[in-house]
Amino acid sequence: MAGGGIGPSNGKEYPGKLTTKVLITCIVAACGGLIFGYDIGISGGVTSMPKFLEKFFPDVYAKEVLHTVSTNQYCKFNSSKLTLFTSSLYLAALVASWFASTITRRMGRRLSMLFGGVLFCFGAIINGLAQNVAMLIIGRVLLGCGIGFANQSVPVYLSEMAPFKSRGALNIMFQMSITIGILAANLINYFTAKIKDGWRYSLGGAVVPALIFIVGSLFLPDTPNSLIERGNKEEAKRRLQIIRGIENVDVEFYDLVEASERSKEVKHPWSNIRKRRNRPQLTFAMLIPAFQQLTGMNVIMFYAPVLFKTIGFGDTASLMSAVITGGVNFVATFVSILAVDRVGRRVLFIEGGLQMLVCQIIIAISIALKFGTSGNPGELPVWYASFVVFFICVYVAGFAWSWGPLGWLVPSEIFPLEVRSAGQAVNVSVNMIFTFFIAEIFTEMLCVFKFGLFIFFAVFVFIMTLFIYHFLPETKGIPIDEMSKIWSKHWYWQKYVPNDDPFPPQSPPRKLHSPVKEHNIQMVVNMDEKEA
Ligand SMILES: OC[C@H]1O[C@](O)(CO)[C@@H](O)[C@@H]1O
Repeated sequence: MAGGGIGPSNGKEYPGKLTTKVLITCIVAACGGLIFGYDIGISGGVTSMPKFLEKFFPDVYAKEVLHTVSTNQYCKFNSSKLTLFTSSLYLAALVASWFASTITRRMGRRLSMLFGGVLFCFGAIINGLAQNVAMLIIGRVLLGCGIGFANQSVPVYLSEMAPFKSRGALNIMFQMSITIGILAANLINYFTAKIKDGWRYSLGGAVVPALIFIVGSLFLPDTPNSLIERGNKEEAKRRLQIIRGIENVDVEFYDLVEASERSKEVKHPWSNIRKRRNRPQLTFAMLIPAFQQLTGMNVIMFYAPVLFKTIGFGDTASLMSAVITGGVNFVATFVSILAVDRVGRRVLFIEGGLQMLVCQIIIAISIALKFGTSGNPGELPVWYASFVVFFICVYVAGFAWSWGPLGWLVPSEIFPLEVRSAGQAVNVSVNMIFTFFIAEIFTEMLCVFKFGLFIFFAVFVFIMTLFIYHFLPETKGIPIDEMSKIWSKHWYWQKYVPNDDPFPPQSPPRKLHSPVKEHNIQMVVNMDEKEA
């Protein structure tokens, strides 16, 4: 296989199992995804509620609600002011993720999560009580900051807590809670749209996922990796014993200490991450989130009600799209949880990519045949609309078990400890830039490309599938601090990461070569003896 690289377990085994403690800890931490998902699901619906538009965007209200007739169906939802309101959050999240990376590294993963929850909670309160556009914008900036902190810290937390054999499944719980957030928000919107000032409940309701996340983070322990990184070795070892459910965690512990020693030599993660030996990881931390958004998934997520209306679902469009696409998105994410540590990341990426590609071509052709370039379908038979919806669902499922969850998993597991937080910040920033970009220009693109919009994204899906096939080595079953080896064995990346690691990871007992390293490990050994 072109990019397959090395064998699954890389010869390294750590004892220990997936304990109930880790499982619960990871479920709680993954709740960080709820706040992101809730916002994705809520904002599209709220910005189409007439009362909300009338209060905050009267000119949009006049254009969209009072004069809905337009000559071309593909162009009638075009309103830049409103999309700017929705997508401004992503810019705030982008900037916040850079600050989050420093806090995550220096003060721990847990504190970043807590900050994220608190900022998001304030944003939700201000938005729910909003009296003017300024309050709305301040609220959205706070929501964005909360999301930036959560998305930066939660995936790293999950990847570090998990035993390496279940890392994929546990990390994907983050995406799973994003999908729960989206689905819940869409359903809430459907009902609040019918009551007076319902938009306040929708926006203010974001307090609920925020509180779940805040309370959760208050009780979460920090990861052993982060405790060691901050000099708390004793506590880290105790924590590792608890989460792995065994007494003898020496092999894993010494590897973590070693990774931390290397990490201490790095004073400036942002300049270090640009070094040649981090080139493969940096490439993936930038391309994976960009490609994730260029699948076109958010066109379906943000604008499904619009699309469903366009293909003849009338007034039930928003509920239908919430239940259908949101439900499929959620259920299909389970498939990924079950498969990712068995079949690996590459198989899911490639299979999901091909599935999306085929669906996009079918959807584009069927919309072209019925809607032409005017966007006017005339009478649309039920079987025809159902046919299109079916392929939209198969497309959503393909995304939900591949690029959706793997877009968070892979970047969080490939970086060495010293630049892991910075790497995750790059991942979040690129994801946010592209989410912003797609949300901003979708309505313009629909107006210009018409049904060809699906082909536009299909071209990217084709390119990204080829890219994964050739360049991504398999990361399944490789301990997180052993990950550097996969690059030096890969046909392409080995020219950036030659096998000349000065402190090759190994397990005790062994011969130590660095005085600094020897000293530190000796301290740990002494500590052990004292404990014994
Ligand atoms: O589940 C779909 C959602 O997942 C994301 O890609 C995040 O991973 C969002 O951008 C999208 O709305």
